[in-house]
Amino acid sequence: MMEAAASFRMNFNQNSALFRSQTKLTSTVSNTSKVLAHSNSINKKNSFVRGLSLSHPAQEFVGTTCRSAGVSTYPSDAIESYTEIKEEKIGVMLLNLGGPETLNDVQPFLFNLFADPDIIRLPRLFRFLQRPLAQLISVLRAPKSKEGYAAIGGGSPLRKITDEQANALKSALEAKDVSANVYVAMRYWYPFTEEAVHQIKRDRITRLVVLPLYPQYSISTTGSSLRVLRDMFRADTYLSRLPVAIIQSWYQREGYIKSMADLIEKQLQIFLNPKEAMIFFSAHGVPVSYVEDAGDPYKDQMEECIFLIMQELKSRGINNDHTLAFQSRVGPVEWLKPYTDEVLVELGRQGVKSLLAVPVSFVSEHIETLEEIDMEYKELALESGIVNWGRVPALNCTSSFITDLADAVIEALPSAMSISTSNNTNTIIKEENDLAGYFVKMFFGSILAFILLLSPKVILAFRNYII
Ligand SMILES: C=CC1=C(C)c2cc3[nH]c(cc4nc(cc5[nH]c(cc1n2)c(C)c5CCC(=O)O)C(CCC(=O)O)=C4C)c(C)c3C=C
Ligand SMILES: [Fe+2]
Repeated sequence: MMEAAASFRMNFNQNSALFRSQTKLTSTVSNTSKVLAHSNSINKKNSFVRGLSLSHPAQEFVGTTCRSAGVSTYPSDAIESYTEIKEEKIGVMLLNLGGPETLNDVQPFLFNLFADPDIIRLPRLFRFLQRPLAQLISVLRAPKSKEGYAAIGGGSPLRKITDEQANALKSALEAKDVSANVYVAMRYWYPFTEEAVHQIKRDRITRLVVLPLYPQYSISTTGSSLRVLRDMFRADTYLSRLPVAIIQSWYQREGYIKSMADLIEKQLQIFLNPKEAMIFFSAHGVPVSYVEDAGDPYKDQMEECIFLIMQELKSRGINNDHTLAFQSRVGPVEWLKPYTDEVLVELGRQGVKSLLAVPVSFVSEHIETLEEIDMEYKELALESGIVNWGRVPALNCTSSFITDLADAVIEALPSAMSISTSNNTNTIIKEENDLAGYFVKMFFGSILAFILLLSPKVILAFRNYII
């Protein structure tokens, strides 16, 4: 760990030097250098680019900035071509999930989600079943999901809010003398990650910061987007040479913690007796196997995040009881516990009368805040004996939060490095070109899937995706 930290510092300094040597002439560039000199001192305070367990393939890419520290990953010709660059063009790529904009989008959106091997993790031998399975589950789940989206106005607000966050971040960076283009890269709906990458190439961005809009890292969210990016970057000469800094998680940033505490402090005031309200953190769940078998740091990060928010509230004299539960489970497997619905019933039984729900794994309003928490869980809580219900809004474009994201971007800029893994490129392209093999697998896979799906055990399991 210490070795990694030391080598990261070395690498950081090398990169800062390299970056400074590249910055010339234009005002953007000189402003950026000023910011870099400043961030050189503050970056060391922040641990958001620290290495994680590297067991997940996505984290190989994620870990590049830290892990390859001390070893320059620039090919020599890339360094040459970079010294020729007159103007640094900074890009920020915001990673997010994406959501259906109309009810007709719901089933294809669900297909994209379930076709992701980081969402339904099949054993290698059964990977060929991924797409037929995704087709089946998405068709089965679509009616229930559509009901949810219909209840919140017929579509997800995620694209609109993420676009607003992107604009606000651009302005916050400008206010700090950093000129940057901000791109939205959604994993399962428009604008897809591929579109953002295409734009970045078209705009000839010379330095990129990747910023997930998930405060905590999970294999199923940030990890999945980074895996897709890694594959795209490895397969493209320009992208493989582009210096990139990846912010893996930022739940521990002071600005984020304080912004969350502000929202909670403000919302507690809606209660007649604010001191008696239970602060109920509800996080999106993940299957237990992600944490226990695949080493997903999500649960640990979530618990640390709650600890930090409560610590901040305590420092303001707010000592309310609090609890953490996990919502939105899907499918037949065991998810992180305790489950939100079960805890609400239990709290009602124990006599809790006032409860403030705090969605904590996501920074925008979306179906799981607007429908699941505001409608389903509120109804369940009131039925269970809770009398006073409140919910903290998502951060959306809260200015202290956006300013903190801008700081995170500026602090990450000097550690940008290219991934340049050109020797793997051929393998990826070769695999993708093997179309005949793909169709043979799809054909036999679909037959096998069809036979499997007729077994009563599997039918029972699928019911859990629908209800
Ligand atoms: C940190 C946040 C999220 C984690 C972790 C996560 C894991 C995860 N999600 C599913 C299945 C579904 N998620 C759906 C919607 C959805 N998920 C998140 C966030 C996380 N998911 C968001 C923000 C949204 C909403 C997007 C929007 O349109 O507003 C859905 C679709 C909605 C529904 O039918 O319930 C599904 C399905 C799994 C299986 C999973 C981990 C393995
Ligand atoms: Fe989800």
